[in-house]
Amino acid sequence: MERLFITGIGTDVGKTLVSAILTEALQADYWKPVQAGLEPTTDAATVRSLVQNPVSKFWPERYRLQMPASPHAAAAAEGLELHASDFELPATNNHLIVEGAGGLLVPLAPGLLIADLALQFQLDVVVVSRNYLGSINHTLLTLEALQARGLRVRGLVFNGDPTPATEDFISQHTNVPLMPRLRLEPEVSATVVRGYAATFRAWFGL
Ligand SMILES: Nc1ncnc2c1ncn2[C@@H]1O[C@H](COP(=O)(O)OP(=O)(O)OP(=O)(O)O)[C@@H](O)[C@H]1O
Ligand SMILES: C[C@H](N)[C@H](N)CCCCCC(=O)O
Ligand SMILES: [Mg+2]
Repeated sequence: MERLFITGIGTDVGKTLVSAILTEALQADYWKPVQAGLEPTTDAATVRSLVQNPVSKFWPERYRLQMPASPHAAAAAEGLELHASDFELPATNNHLIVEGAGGLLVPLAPGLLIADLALQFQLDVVVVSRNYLGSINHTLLTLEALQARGLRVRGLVFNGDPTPATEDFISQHTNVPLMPRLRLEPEVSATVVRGYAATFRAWFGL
């Protein structure tokens, strides 16, 4: 059973798109424990709209915070403090895709980071690396932070224009498994997600 925690090298790097692709590929359940920012839509609603299989179940967020900010700040703005003990993994026997918020070391509360959720639930991690100038450093830092915590990288997904100088260096320097890469799509739709899902299914040997 695949139980995967989707993180990225920052915010807006494509974690939700990759989560939708993995959810479709594995007919997995999807859970976003902490959603910071509810307008114009939430990540769970986006994934639901991009996934077509009839099996996936979408579990409610544990926290839905109004402010599109770091979760610790969005929570404080509502007078809340999040605690590790607030979070329980959804009780499912299906594959499960869990999407973080922002990057790996984003704070949920003083002393509680996104990485701590992946550790608490003992999930393997998928890292999304969007291509921009600076993404090599952000990717290597993320992979080092995962390694330092003993978190296993199930796969790295490059997202954006293919950039061999970047991708080859990262993969040779770190030796992490590479999942299929995404190109910049003119439009993100259920059809696009279904197409990528087929290549991810093949990657998983399905
Ligand atoms: N390969 C791609 N082609 C086209 N658009 C993309 C691609 N990857 C991501 N996007 C778009 O970039 C935006 C940010 O992506 P996404 O919402 O998946 O980021 P995220 O990492 O989940 O952010 P957050 O930290 O808020 O959860 C979205 O509008 C998404 O549709
Ligand atoms: C609001 C945004 N889309 C994400 N939900 C949260 C991103 C937090 C980033 C915090 C940081 O790294 O400075
Ligand atoms: Mg997202």
